[in-house]
Amino acid sequence: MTRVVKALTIAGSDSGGGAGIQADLKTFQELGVYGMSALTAVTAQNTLGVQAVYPLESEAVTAQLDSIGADLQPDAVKTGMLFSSEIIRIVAGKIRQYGWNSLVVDPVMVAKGGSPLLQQEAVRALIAELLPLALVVTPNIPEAEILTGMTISGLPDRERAARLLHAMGPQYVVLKGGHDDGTSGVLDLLYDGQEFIYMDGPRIATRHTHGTGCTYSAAIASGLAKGNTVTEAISTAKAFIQAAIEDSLGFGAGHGPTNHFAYGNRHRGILP
Ligand SMILES: Nc1ncnc2c1ncn2[C@@H]1O[C@H](COP(=O)(O)OP(=O)(O)OP(=O)(O)O)[C@@H](O)[C@H]1O
Ligand SMILES: Cc1ncc(CO)c(N)n1
Repeated sequence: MTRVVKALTIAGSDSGGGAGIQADLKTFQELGVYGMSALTAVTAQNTLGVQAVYPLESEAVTAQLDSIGADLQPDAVKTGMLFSSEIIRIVAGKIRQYGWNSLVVDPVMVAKGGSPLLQQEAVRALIAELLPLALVVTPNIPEAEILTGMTISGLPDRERAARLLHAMGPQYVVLKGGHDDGTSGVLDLLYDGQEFIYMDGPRIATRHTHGTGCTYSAAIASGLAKGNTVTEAISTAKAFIQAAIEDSLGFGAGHGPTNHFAYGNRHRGILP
């Protein structure tokens, strides 16, 4: 029997299904990876924004991670919305305890509409507890600014920020350029501690980008779970998110979800 590859997402629930745990599980499934989840918070959310956030109690987060750790070893793990320093400490402790090494940390802080998904006081715990465990960290520019304390405008700033982030522990830094800065392209920067690799692509003109960061980091974790190198995993993840944005579903009055079927449809030759 072929070995089934497993990935775990530790993140919040998005009732609208476009981001968070839902985006992660859909992405794992599409990339042929068995998905597991540990919820950190429940959000009431749609394409217009976040209407409410209910963090889970520490015991609930601990119990989920122990159930998985005791029986179902994931081949890769990603973290998304963690909300509080208390949850970050639990998650980091369990990752250490169970030796989950292929870790992608998406340092989720704010939803597209501006609602906080991480308490301000938790940024220090993220830096101190979680970043040192990460194989890959995937901040967008505003998140990188908060983590490094610097303002990022030009490319030299991005490189400086990537160096600072790398010094915080992650072996690979992916500084994403998805946030609309008025340019016609999107420039993601990959830094492995030695060289900078710029990954550029066209900016797809759409407002339907809800959950792009979650989907992208889940796709990276899927590649790592399959034993791909970080560079291979990032390259597939980029193709996955690009297809998902290009063929976005167009639901909702606000920022609609991306299309998690798109990449698989193209590869299987089935129309969306
Ligand atoms: N309009 C776009 N066109 C092409 N690629 C995009 C676009 N928006 C985002 N991306 C790509 O999607 C990936 C996720 O990046 P993004 O910067 O949107 O994450 P994020 O801001 O963390 O998302 P989220 O708001 O869901 O947390 C990156 O590889 C980025 O380059
Ligand atoms: C639950 C959740 N996690 C992450 C994001 C960031 O896109 C979101 N909007 N909701």
